[in-house]
Amino acid sequence: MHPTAADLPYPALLSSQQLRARETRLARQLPPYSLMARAGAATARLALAIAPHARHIWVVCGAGNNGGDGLEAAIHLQAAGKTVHLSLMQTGDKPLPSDAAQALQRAQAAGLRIGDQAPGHFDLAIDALWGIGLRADRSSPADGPMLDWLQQLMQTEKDVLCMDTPSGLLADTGAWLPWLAAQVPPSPKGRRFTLSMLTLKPGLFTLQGRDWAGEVWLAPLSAGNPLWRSDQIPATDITVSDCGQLVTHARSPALAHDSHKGIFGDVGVLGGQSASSDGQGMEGAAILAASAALHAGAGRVMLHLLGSHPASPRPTGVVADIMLRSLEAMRALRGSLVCGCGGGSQVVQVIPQALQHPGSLVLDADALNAIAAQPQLQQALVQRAATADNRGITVLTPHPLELARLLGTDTPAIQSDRIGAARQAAQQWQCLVVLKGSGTVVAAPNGRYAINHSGNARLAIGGTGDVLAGCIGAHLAALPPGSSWADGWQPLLNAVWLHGHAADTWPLGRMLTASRLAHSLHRPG
Ligand SMILES: NC(=O)C1=CN([C@@H]2O[C@H](COP(=O)(O)OP(=O)(O)OC[C@H]3O[C@@H](n4cnc5c(N)ncnc54)[C@H](O)[C@@H]3O)[C@@H](O)[C@H]2O)[C@@H](O)CC1
Ligand SMILES: Nc1ncnc2c1ncn2[C@@H]1O[C@H](COP(=O)(O)OP(=O)(O)O)[C@@H](O)[C@H]1O
Repeated sequence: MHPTAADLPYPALLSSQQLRARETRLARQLPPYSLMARAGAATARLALAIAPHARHIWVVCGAGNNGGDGLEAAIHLQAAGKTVHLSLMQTGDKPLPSDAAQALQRAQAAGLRIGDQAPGHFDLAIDALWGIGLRADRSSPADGPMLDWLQQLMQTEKDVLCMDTPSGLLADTGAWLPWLAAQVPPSPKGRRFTLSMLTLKPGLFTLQGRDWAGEVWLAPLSAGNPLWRSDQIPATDITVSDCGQLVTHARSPALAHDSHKGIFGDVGVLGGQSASSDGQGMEGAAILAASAALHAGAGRVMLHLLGSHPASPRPTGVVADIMLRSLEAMRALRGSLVCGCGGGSQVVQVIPQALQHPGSLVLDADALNAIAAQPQLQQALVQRAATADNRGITVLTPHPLELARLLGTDTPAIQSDRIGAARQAAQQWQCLVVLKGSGTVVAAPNGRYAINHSGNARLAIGGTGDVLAGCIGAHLAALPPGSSWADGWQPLLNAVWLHGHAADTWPLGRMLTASRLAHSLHRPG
């Protein structure tokens, strides 16, 4: 999806279950077969637009309604003069659903022949094997052409257009079917497109979904479909807290000439254990966070390196703009506090102080590990939310392993349902949670969630998470004590989006490093 302004929100992200309820209601308002006819026609139009060169098109259909959509697309593509090779999954005696059976009759009447062999050559494949009806609990089919077709769709260097979802990818999570996962290459060899029907699905934007869905397009299928404006879904259908969104970046108004540094708020950074304490120097992480806060627009930035003394010399890399402070002096900080980057084993001693901070608090890295290991810190974290009236909001920024430690599970369990895990943590700790990775998930205590679709694998290097923590600190710095998580929601999304956007607009040929990333951030507005 291309970026949109926040006042033009993206279509809602709905789970398969939510979508089915909505689809049934929409289908009742239309003449029979309309949705399938429209899905097929929309797919054919997109195919002709993205691959006008394609002469041979392989349409791979499953035994459900996704396959029916594929049959409809095949009819249109043949009518447009393409040579269509059609494969249809046979299901023994099990009849096709009625719409799909009608599509098959129409395809046969149009003279399309169905083969069970993939064609030797094709320029474009249309993947209509499975859509949102894919079930994770089925075991691998022992044999049959389907495995061969799936492998061809995954290994091909040709263009692939997926109808609704990439087949085998679970639309709710972005994870592959468990039995298929080991056979899927790390990334596709050719161009990938997905035409999502009715609205968007979360799995297209996180985990493996980002690579395999490729460029995502939307076919609302009906002018009466409210789902494609996430701000206009009738409350009777789906509550806002159940429905996900893609992160939008709200543009800030231009800065008033009559501005002063107090307007932007202060950011304090507490972390960066020195090498002398246990042989592992981690000052760099806290310095990166402080530098990110500075460049992302904080009014002032203060840094306390754990174990340092006021008289210690200014460490290399701490520019003059950053104020070094003692631990005691950090108590006077207003604005936001970022705690944990490079915190090492010493950070545990300062977490109780951090949890008393009367402003927004961002807990990252070793602060999260310390909280995961100490039940009394977990209680104090929940207690902070309960007394939010005179404190501020709390944001946890775990990567999958850190979240696994917090939730007492392992990384594969987190990755198998990133959205569910982030929402669970947000609810359990009454915090905003930013689960990092490809398709970062941001979740709120009431179940609301958003997926970030900016950012790329250039960020997969050490220190970029520290930069994100500092960037979030800057975006939350102006929130007054007593703010609710809802006040912090959009500033948090802005920070997450801008961090990824910096990587998306990175100049080709220039290596992205965390310190350069911090420098590339800028104050909004
Ligand atoms: N009929 C309609 O009104 C509309 C249908 N739509 C399409 O219909 C799709 C949903 O259709 P269905 O509910 O029929 O579901 P699908 O067509 O996605 O899948 C159902 C079929 O897959 C098989 N299956 C599921 N999991 C499996 C597994 N793990 N291993 C092997 N076989 C498995 C089922 O036995 C069934 O035959 C959407 O994704 C969309 O493409 C949309 O175009 C909107 C309108
Ligand atoms: N493949 C990727 N695609 C998009 N973003 C990524 C990818 N890999 C890493 N990132 C982002 O880079 C940052 C890495 O953070 P983290 O794992 O905490 O690293 P560190 O602790 O070294 O700073 C996060 O914001 C994460 O979302």
